[in-house]
Amino acid sequence: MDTGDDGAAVFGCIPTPISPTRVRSLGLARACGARGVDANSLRAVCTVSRSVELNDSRALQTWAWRRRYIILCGGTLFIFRDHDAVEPAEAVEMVCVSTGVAARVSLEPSDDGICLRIDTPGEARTLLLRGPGAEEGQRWMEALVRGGAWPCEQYSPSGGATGADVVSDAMRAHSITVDFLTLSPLFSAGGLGESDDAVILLAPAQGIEVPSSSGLLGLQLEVELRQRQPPVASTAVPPTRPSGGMAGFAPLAALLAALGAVLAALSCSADGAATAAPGRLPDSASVDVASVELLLDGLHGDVDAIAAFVASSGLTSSLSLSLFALAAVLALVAGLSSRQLWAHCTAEKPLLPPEASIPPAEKEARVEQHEPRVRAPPLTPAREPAPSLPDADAGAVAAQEPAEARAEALPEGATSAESDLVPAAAAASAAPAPAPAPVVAPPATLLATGAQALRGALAPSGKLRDVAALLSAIEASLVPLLSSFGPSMAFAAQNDARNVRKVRAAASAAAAAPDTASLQDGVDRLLSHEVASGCHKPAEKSAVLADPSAAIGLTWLSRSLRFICMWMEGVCAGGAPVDAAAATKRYREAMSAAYEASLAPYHGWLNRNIFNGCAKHAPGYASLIATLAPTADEATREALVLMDMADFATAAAPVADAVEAALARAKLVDSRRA
Ligand SMILES: CCCCCCCCCCCCC/C=C/[C@@H](O)[C@H](CO[C@@H]1O[C@H](CO)[C@@H](O)[C@H](O)[C@H]1O)NC(=O)CCCCCCCCCCCCCCCCC
Repeated sequence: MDTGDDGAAVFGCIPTPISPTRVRSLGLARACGARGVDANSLRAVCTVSRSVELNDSRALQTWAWRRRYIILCGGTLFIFRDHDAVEPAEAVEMVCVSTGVAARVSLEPSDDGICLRIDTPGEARTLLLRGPGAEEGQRWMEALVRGGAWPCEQYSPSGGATGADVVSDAMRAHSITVDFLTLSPLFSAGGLGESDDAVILLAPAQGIEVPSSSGLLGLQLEVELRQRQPPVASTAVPPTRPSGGMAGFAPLAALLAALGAVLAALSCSADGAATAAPGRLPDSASVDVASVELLLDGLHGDVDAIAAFVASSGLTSSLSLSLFALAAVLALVAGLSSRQLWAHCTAEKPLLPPEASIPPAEKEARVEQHEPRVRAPPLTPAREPAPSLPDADAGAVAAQEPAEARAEALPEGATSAESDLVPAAAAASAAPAPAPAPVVAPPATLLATGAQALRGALAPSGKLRDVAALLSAIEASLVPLLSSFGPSMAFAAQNDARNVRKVRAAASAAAAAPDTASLQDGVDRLLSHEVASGCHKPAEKSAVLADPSAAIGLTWLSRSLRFICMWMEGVCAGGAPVDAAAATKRYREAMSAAYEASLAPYHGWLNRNIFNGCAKHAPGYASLIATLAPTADEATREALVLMDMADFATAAAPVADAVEAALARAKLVDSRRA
């Protein structure tokens, strides 16, 4: 293996036989689920360097490249200090579970070639991995993107930056904060066994002690994660688990229960009974161990547990998510360290394979729904910062709703706010909703598909067809569009999906009632049924809507649609932007204008900060174009997307108009902030 001037290993096959310690790392890699890794396929590692604290006493010149072993498993970079490390010194997530923000990766010029730049979630930190050749670098990029990172365009702060500029910019722009370890989504869909993306990189360690700035927290909460399903009989060595028993739960459980009660109480007192979810709001007594287990499983990245917790908490979505976000921080404070993450990562079997908890029918739907995974787009020049909205609060905690939150298949005994509907509806809403229509990404853009679906919601007269057609149109347009942006948009996608479920559940409830309003009836009839039921307080200007209900679901779906429609109209106005800077400016301004017009009047502090937090880390214009037309030809992609964007907006506006008009006719316009 050739080495650089400071002995830094550079990428390339290792011609020399692998030393025993490397075989050990091979074992680690295999334990991590990497397949097809053998002695000859090991790659020399690039090196990991760190941007130094801005106020760090060391001057630039003392800053050096350091060498580490890096193993990428799924969405987690495990960084080892040397050959013999049994556990990683650090675990860096490509997607922060508690905020949903994804790391950003790009290939940059470096002081001796190119390097991989990773801006960890929340921009807390920049890692530069030196040395990959272009091909290796692209491979790394793709593996990191498959792990949930966002591919970004090359970072060129001053145009034509040199490697040294990139390095010094990385240092100036990003200092290491106490970036506590986020919990690894080790049990995300597919589990570790499929992490054939593991990229194994080894380098002779130099033994340089790197001050641990990863904020490994001292507190050790002995936590034992128990499988909720009966253990699968297996000859495999049981996964190594941190010691401790359920007793370790006690303080955390009590704290979470208290948090749940406080948040629930705050929600009721702040907004009066109106926003109190008709479902049971758990108090400290009723946040039982099962919920805490779900929560803790979720904190270990089991998105299904997160979903089940959110759905079963009985809290409203933003409350349960903020409780979850708080719990995530608590769990981190409790010190679930990379050691514990690694123990999970190398466990023979994921503690809680998500598949075990998904009914087969839904699993198929998911596979269909997720087959057209958007591949990492090729790199394009000129990286732009993501647009930010006014008074963006970078510190906003955006509790990340999992990409596949499920309310239908709730764990037994759990309740969902929806199950407080009329019994017939409860059965309808608790029973697995029909699997969403499989989304097949169109050859051109998701926007074209979405526009076509939205047109299906309207009769030739321009009026809304029945409720079923409206819901199908939204499920085939909004949800896949938002889902195509990966984890950072999952929360928004689930927000819309949940509202579709609310409307569907209400329509099913109505069908059980004598006046036969149902999915096959128009929106007016469904809203009239709800007004007659007395669940809302109709008013000309500020009605108070029951939640869950068809009216509240339709209200927020129309707002979501309106926001996207206005944003697209703003981006398309004036034709193709003259250059990347103009495109970014227009993209940012249009988002801000659309938000202020369509959502800001109805967002309280929490939602505004969730929105700003997500928007701040959203992909830039170029990434957006690439994501919306992943298979289109590079030369025509932007024009195609802008054309389809205009088409989508043209199709979406009358749908939003029709829903808003129906709510106005029923005197169910709710202008309160959520
Ligand atoms: C390229 C992508 C860039 C995206 C940048 C914007 C990021 C937005 C992220 C969304 C954050 C969601 C914030 C808040 C969500 C909800 O809390 C809020 C209120 O929820 C409602 O609460 C009620 C009371 O509790 C409850 O009863 C109801 O059920 C519940 O829904 N919901 C909303 O504010 C609704 C709108 C959500 C935001 C949708 C924005 C989606 C932006 C992505 C657009 C990507 C599509 C391409 C656009 C291209 C344009 C050039």
